[in-house]
Amino acid sequence: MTGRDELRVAVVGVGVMGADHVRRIVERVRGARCTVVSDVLPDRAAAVSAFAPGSRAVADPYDAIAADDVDAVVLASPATMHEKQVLACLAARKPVLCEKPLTTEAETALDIVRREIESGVELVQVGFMRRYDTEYLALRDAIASGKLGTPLVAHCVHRNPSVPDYFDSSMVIKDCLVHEIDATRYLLGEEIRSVQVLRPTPNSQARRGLQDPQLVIMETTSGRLVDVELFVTSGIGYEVRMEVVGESGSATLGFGRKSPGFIDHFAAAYDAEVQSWVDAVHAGPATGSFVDGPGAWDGYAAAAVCAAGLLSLQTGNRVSVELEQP
Ligand SMILES: NC(=O)C1=CN([C@@H]2O[C@H](COP(=O)(O)OP(=O)(O)OC[C@H]3O[C@@H](n4cnc5c(N)ncnc54)[C@H](O)[C@@H]3O)[C@@H](O)[C@H]2O)C=CC1
Ligand SMILES: O=C1[C@@H](O)[C@H](O)[C@@H](O)[C@H](O)[C@H]1O
Repeated sequence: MTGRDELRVAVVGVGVMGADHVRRIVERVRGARCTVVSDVLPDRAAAVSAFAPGSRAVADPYDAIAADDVDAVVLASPATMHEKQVLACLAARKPVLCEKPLTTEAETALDIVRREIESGVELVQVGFMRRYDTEYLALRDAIASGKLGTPLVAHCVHRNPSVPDYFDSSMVIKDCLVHEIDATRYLLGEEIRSVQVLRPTPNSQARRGLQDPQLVIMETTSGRLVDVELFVTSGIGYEVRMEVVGESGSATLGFGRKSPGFIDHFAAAYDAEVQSWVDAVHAGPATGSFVDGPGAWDGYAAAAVCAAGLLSLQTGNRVSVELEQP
């Protein structure tokens, strides 16, 4: 799988995120090259392959995953495709960096956790790139330093200027909130035990039927509360903020920052994420793990909170999160 100077990577699904990952592998990531560019739209695969010298375009994602000239896979297909494609990576014993969310239901994410355990080796990393963002890392350091005292509450803002037409109310949870779910677990070091989704007056500029904004309150196992404003049709810019309030101080990230979109905002974090993954895959034969950072369990835990969030979206009631052991 490794032992080579350069990891041979297939990028599967080359829309917005996948094409961006191909570019970073070609231009900035050390120790990897893109050998296969795959998309069910052959023209798109060919167009993106054109900027990865030495790569070939493959339409069938499963052919790409199984290919002999592919050591590892970056999965950036639509979320509904992740389950089957991650399982194909596990079957081929190939490390995979799967874009978030791991899958769209808790059951299928748990199945991946179990299948990975059966395989005997950690192969699945989930694309929670905020864990590689310098501002999140500084916030984590501030918490760990003890300067804030015990964290009690956190406030988050997650705004997009706009979203594609296919974006529905459930995607605000599964595609957007999923990042704050992971950030909460990562920064506070606890699981989330309940979630409540409130529905403020919808933005008149939002597509009919899209509940936007949404206000979410999550509770961790020790009773800390984290509120999240999700607003995906703000019309203004991409904004991600967080404030953690502890017994003896508070710390923030993202205030005063506005970007055109996530690609610009988190560019350095995506670079760091993919580089760390490539390094972990190279080190895998020695360490026994082909993952750096968020793995299949993190993908499952986030999916379970999303599932509870989707139930709450319907009723507005607080819903408990039940995590099953694999
Ligand atoms: N980490 C992050 O900040 C972000 C992550 N994402 C995630 O990346 C993934 C892709 O999202 P986008 O790039 O925004 O979507 P997109 O719609 O721009 O691109 C998806 C691509 O996958 C292709 N595709 C469709 N069916 C496929 C299949 N069965 N197998 C392989 N490819 C297939 C489509 O033709 C398209 O080119 C999603 O899981 C999404 O949640 C998206 C945006 C930001
Ligand atoms: O994952 C992402 C998108 O899918 C989602 O639409 C955005 O809201 C997130 O901030 C971005 O990181």
